[in-house]
Amino acid sequence: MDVFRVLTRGAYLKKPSTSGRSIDVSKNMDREAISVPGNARKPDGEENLTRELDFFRNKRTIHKAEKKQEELHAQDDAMNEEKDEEENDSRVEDKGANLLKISNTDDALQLRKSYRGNVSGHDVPLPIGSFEDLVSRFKLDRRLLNNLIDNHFTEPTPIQCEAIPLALHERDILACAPTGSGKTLAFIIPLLQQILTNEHREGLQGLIVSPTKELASQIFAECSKLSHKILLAKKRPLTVALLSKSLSAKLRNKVVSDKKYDIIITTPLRLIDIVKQEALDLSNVKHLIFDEADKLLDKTFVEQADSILSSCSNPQLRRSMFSATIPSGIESMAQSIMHDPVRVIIGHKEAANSNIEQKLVFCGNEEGKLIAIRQLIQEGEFRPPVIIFLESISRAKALFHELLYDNLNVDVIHAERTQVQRDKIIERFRSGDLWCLICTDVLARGIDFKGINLVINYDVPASAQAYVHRIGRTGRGGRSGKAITFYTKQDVIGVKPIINVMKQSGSEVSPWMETFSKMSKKEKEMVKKGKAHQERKHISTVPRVVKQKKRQRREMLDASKRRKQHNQIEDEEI
Ligand SMILES: Nc1ncnc2c1ncn2[C@@H]1O[C@H](COP(=O)(O)OP(=O)(O)OP(=O)(O)O)[C@@H](O)[C@H]1O
Repeated sequence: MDVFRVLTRGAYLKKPSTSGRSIDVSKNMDREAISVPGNARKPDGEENLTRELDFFRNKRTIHKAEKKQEELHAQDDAMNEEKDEEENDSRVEDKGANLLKISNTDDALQLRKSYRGNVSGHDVPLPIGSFEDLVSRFKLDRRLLNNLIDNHFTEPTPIQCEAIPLALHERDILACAPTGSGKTLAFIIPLLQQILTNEHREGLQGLIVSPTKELASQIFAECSKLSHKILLAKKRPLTVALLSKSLSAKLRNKVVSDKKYDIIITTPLRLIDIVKQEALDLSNVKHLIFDEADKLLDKTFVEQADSILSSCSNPQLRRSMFSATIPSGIESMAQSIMHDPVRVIIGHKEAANSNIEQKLVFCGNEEGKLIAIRQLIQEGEFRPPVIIFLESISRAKALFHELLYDNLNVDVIHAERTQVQRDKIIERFRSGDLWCLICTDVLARGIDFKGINLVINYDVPASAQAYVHRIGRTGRGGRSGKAITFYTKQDVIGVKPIINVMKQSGSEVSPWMETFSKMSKKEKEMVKKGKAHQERKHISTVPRVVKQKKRQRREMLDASKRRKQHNQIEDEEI
């Protein structure tokens, strides 16, 4: 198909495309490279975000960050280290009057109302209204503040406004906030600050656990940015590590001591392995953070989570659980393992990020799904970068081969690919070299690809939570995005929870969907047990006539073989 040729030339992401024009594939077919609204483009609809939805306050943030950056460069040239420090101090103070300071419960109520924050628990501290508020109330370390500013983080998002002061008050936290709303920094900032205030203490203090290696390495990257060039007492660098295969081996063989690290980021199994081998001691850990906590507490990981919790035996252990979805059952379990936790909910607990436009497309049957993808391309809706989710490795592979056959610029990630392959593909996708990424749920949670335009659920996700996380790969950091879910006759039950999420997130839902989405007790039970879908047919677009001819040929070959065998037997008998 000709349209696919256009999408196979590798990305030419002209940054930034100010026109805001979507790709008109048919018009651009003859060009060597086409310009796509890529990562740096200001997304459609961003201008229309209300303050409530604009968690990132984009315009102000970018402008201020650039100004700060300029100031910093000017200082670098002119001043010595000591003068630099004074300047940094005054930079914070200068902003004075127009800062958002939260000094009483009325301010707090107003702030929470603005972002629909619901905070409950005993003796809840006031949120912060700005990072400067954090400086005045908690003496945020100047080096940490500078690293925040250097990375263009100039104002906290709602979850950061709430979670940072809670963590600094040493409280256990159960936090639920939309996908892409800055939960990672909400736990990294206070963790780094706590290490900086206890800089004489040695050994592992912070442990961050995430369900996938990709997410762990992303958290590691964020943490490294914010701890960049920070020295602790005795000029020792603040040391953050990703518990990789090689670090595990070094710890096991005593090539390095675990005392060297202040923070370790890991997946559950790798951590448990190394703890069992007594190569990593968790008894001093003071801050334990579960990212994607509902995943870590569900049946896949709950045993490992339990084992990690019991290895962190410090009586002063503080626990934090973060996710964009926390179903009630999991919430009760989380509450039971925490000490006097504060519960923070931003927005609606079961809703998707409201920056995402959600759409359902009925495809009739499996063949219809491939036709639907081609239609999206022809109609210009398939605007790269695109992620396509499928329910199994075999289906992801099959779709990959199908689209590869069509010469689409595509690759696939699933659990059977090696870590090196996975890392390379992610790097190519991040750089714009790869336009379309097919994957299983292994990439559904936490991964922060900036500027994804479209998420396609080729297969209806198994639960409302899986749906929220999958589509949350777009619409991040205050940008807008689009999610399309294909469904067939087989998905009549499985699609109902999706419609309910759409309703909760304020997406447009037609009257028939409203009625259709009501679920009986039996249906709810089926969804809960993951039995809402029948087995799906294979993915293939090979036309029926071709298939029929192939079958006839095979049958003829078999018949001929049988005839030969029969004749042979007859010959032998004679
Ligand atoms: N205060 C801030 N100002 C500007 N950008 C921010 C701020 N905090 C976080 N971000 C950016 O927002 C994006 C999304 O953040 P993050 O990955 O932490 O989302 P999340 O809430 O953990 O999402 P998910 O639920 O999918 O894991 C990242 O690119 C991050 O760098």
